[in-house]
Amino acid sequence: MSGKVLLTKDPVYQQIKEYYNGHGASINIKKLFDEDDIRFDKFHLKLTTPADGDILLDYSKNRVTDDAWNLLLELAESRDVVKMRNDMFGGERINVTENRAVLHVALRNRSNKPILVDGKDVMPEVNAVLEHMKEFTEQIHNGTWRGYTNKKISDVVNIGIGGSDLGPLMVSEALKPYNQGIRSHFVSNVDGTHIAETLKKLDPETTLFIIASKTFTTQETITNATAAKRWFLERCSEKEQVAKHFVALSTNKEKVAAFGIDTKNMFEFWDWVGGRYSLWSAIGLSISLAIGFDNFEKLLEGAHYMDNHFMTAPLNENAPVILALMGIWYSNFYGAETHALLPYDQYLHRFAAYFQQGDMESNGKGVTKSGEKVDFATGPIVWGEPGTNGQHAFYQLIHQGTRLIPCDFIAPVQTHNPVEDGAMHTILLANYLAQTEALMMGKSAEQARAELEKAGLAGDALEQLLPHKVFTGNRPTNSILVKKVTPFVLGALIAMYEHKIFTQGVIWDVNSFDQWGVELGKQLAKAIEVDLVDPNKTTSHDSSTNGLINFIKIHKDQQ
Ligand SMILES: O=P(O)(O)OC[C@H]1O[C@](O)(CO)[C@@H](O)[C@@H]1O
Repeated sequence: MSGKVLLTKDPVYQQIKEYYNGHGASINIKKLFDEDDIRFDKFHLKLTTPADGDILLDYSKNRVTDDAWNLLLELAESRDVVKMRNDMFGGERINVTENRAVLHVALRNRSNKPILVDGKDVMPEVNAVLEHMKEFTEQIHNGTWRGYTNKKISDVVNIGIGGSDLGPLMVSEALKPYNQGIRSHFVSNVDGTHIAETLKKLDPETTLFIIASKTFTTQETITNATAAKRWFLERCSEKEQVAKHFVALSTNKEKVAAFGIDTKNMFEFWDWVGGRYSLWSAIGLSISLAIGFDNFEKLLEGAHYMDNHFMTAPLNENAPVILALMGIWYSNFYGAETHALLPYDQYLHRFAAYFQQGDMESNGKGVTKSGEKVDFATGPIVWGEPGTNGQHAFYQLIHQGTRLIPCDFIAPVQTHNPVEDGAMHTILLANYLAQTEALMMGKSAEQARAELEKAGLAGDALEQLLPHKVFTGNRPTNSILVKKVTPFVLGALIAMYEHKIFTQGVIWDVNSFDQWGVELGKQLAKAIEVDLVDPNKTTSHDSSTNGLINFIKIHKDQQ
């Protein structure tokens, strides 16, 4: 396991703590700009991609002085970010609790250079599955693969949950402008409403179900898949036709066969692909069907570009490392508990939800890799909604609430929909820029007073209103601008955040690649399911759980 000292015992952490204790409270972002004409030059990064333009990361609007920044960079070194990064890319079994390599980077390794796990190159298998996905996508698109009445497939339903749902869903939504005419649907929840409402819209003759599950044992997915198969067979009684309408994405051949899907129609992946890092694998089949395989490949290329950047850029010019260190600064020194992801792009409306799993399932850990209890904060609560909707919902708290909420503002310079000759996008971008400026600048009592006086207020009326009109400012943000959200750019953005999460996990020394925390609820649900159908009064749990179960039993059959 890892021989690292606990973060709080790391001498560099202690130096940062000392620096924070002496300066943290007085660092003011606006003042940093006033004192330094070239602050933006120093604290921004422009990545020139080989396709689809530049990516700009402006991290200047943070409570970070030159000294604090240098110390944070030292922390990345002292926590072995470089070694751990090399270990991950080198196929080492860095997922120590499951004894697995972590190789989502192999799935998008467009260089095709060998990547070895236990001496075996994984690239031939990766390429074979990509080839299978390509063929299948083409067959669906050109109509050589048809439904049981010989009609072309028009609708694809991805049945999966967590990493087997959120990634394909987020990307299919984000890249809607590239859709090739297939209607995509996603069913995840074991609440029957989800599948029932989806099936209402579908014609069995033209629908393809993709059962996406790494383990093929996940209760929600297997239950939904069973319901979908029953729905299909009620409309098409010939069992052999299931093969034309059901395919599986999984690592588990036996379970796929046991479910009744021909393993010829299974797209494989491997235990070294974590669920929340799997959209690049066969789990991305619904993406490929929606946007075409060429565009899926561009998504992989974008991620590969970011992988190379993460591997080769020095730490102080490394976008994922920069984002990670900013997060550490706020989580571990300023005590920030959450991090908001705010895309100013309606197509990215599931981006925050996707990284809620990506980040919180990865770094929501309380012990280090060697099992030592941590005495510092690990992964933040990640949340967010697209701008400008969020502005009219929760930004009030970010501007004037008592909590510090570091935010990432993400926007494309060009829109796919230049409605009103592009004027709407100009308004969107103006809001994007105004928010980070306002969060940093705030509004002083003097400014607020002058405004109120100008509006004709005076005396008690003015004094009463004044404190409500003051904004403290000094609220930190990162701004990320891309030219346009293309498949390549989206791939790069996702990989950037993946590596940010990785870097933070390394600094905290937690295993970012297991998720034991979701197991207990699953186990208890199985036992409670039995209680719920038992006609007798339940007494075997705590009195609260018994009370809730018995309430359900009494009320479930009542008119
Ligand atoms: O792909 P599977 O095996 O159905 O798992 C779905 C999801 O369930 C989890 O294991 C959590 O319960 C996630 O990590 C995963 O993405």
